[in-house]
Amino acid sequence: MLEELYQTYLTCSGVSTDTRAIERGNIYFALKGPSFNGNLFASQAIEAGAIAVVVDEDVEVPESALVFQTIDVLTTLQDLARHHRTQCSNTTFIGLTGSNGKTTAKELMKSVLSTSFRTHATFGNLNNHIGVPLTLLRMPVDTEVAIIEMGANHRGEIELLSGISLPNYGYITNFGKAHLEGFGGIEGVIKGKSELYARMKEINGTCIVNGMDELQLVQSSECNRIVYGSKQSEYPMEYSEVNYPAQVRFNGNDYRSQLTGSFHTANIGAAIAIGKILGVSEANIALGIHSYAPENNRSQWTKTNTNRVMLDAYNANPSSMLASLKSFIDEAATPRIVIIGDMFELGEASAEEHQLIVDYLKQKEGTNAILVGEHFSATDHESMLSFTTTERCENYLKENPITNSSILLKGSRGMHLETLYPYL
Ligand SMILES: CC(=O)N[C@H]1[C@@H](OP(=O)(O)OP(=O)(O)OC[C@H]2O[C@@H](n3ccc(=O)[nH]c3=O)[C@H](O)[C@@H]2O)O[C@H](CO)[C@@H](O)[C@@H]1O[C@H](C)C(=O)N[C@@H](C)C(=O)N[C@H](CCC(=O)N[C@@H](CCC[C@@H](N)C(=O)O)C(=O)O)C(=O)O
Ligand SMILES: Nc1ncnc2c1ncn2[C@@H]1O[C@H](COP(=O)(O)OP(=O)(O)OP(=O)(O)O)[C@@H](O)[C@H]1O
Ligand SMILES: C[C@@H](N)C(=O)N[C@H](C)C(=O)O
Repeated sequence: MLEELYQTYLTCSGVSTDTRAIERGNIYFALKGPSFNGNLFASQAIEAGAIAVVVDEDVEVPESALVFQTIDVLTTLQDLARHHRTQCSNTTFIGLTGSNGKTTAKELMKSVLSTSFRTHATFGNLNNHIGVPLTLLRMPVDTEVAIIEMGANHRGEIELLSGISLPNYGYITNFGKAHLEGFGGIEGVIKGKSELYARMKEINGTCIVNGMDELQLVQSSECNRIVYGSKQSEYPMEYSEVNYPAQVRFNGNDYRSQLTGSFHTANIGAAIAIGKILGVSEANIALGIHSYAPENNRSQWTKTNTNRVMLDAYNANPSSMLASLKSFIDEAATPRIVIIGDMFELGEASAEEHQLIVDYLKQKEGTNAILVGEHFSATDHESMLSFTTTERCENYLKENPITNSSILLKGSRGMHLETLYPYL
């Protein structure tokens, strides 16, 4: 059945999992999710112009419709993506994961590689068991380089995703205190992310490793690897401590980005390294690094009528929160205010990790903190303002506007701290 489905795939206009966004000539994959059973939309998909539907229940569709009946639609989507990947022998695949900076590193790589190759990359953050197959199946046929971002919140996921994307080059941004609940602690994070190294060893791929990160060197020691960053590596670099613009010195030149935060140097270094490995000229690498502008609430400096706001509200965990606070406090002019929201998916470590962030801020004279969320509100935070919900903080800001200040907004996705922006 997979081969027949693949032949249909080769003639279709694309794959879709959503009848609300389906296009004529698509194949519709009827996934089941927490809110809907996609099988119930099969006939709608055909009406909307789908040339075939992949289902795992009996469905009522016109007799002429092409129906692929499978045991499990998600598995079929993943199998088809893996099969397609194995057919694309003229494309170079880069697979990346890590706790923080995946999207940023991917976008920097895309910006560098697009200067010289037809490059396809994960759209936005579509990096999970559904997003990775869709990314592969949506790759234009003439793609020369594909960059596949792989996300995980528990062990086994990177093994699955790297087994679908089968990268020629694999990169782990870092191991951090993210998704501690699902990984069962930092050791679980290291094991879970290192599934990429195990896969690279198995398929004889090459790892790109940040030589400034001891743990990456240890975990990748059994792989074919190209190390960047450290003095003794293939691509020695100097990571600047300047927070804006984040920059890296390589081969006598400064590679300046539009990013804020010296922690981005490893992300920039990885993009320089992959550019060099694939033969992009240094001028084009510099152009690629410089032309990437962060968006979607990731480390963005913005100006309101009266304040300068660092919008970093896409997500948060103890590692990225600390990195973000440090760079903001180093860089931003006073008066300085940090509005920080709860960090999710930390499990048993949650109370301690929220307290550690508050304790860090207690030592920072000249920086005022506003804490948002139940976890931060439950800490010992002395005189810091705290609100159990974002809505309550919003009401406070409406009554007590902040003016002429530098402000950091950072919290987990579910806190939606960006909704406070109009009141700053
Ligand atoms: C399945 C799906 O794609 N769902 C998306 C859909 O959800 P919806 O609200 O419609 O509900 P259902 O999922 O129940 O629907 C079932 C299917 O029915 C389809 N359908 C529904 C109604 C209808 O009229 N017609 C239909 O055809 C429907 O399309 C479903 O296929 O829409 C939501 C809003 O747009 C989407 O949010 C939802 O997307 C889900 C969450 C998803 O997984 N999407 C992937 C493409 C993806 O990659 N999403 C990323 C999430 C990345 C992420 O969080 N990464 C983590 C680590 C990964 C952890 C992993 N274990 C995990 O849990 O995901 C990280 O830290 O990086 C994204 O959206 O950013
Ligand atoms: N190398 C890094 N070290 C620590 N924090 C980082 C690093 N890179 C990015 N961050 C922080 O993480 C935030 C999100 O960045 P990015 O989206 O690139 O990460 P991600 O790993 O892709 O997260 P997600 O998978 O949830 O999208 C940034 O705005 C920044 O605060
Ligand atoms: C949104 C998802 N990619 C993520 O990063 N989740 C964590 C828990 C967050 O929102 O901080």
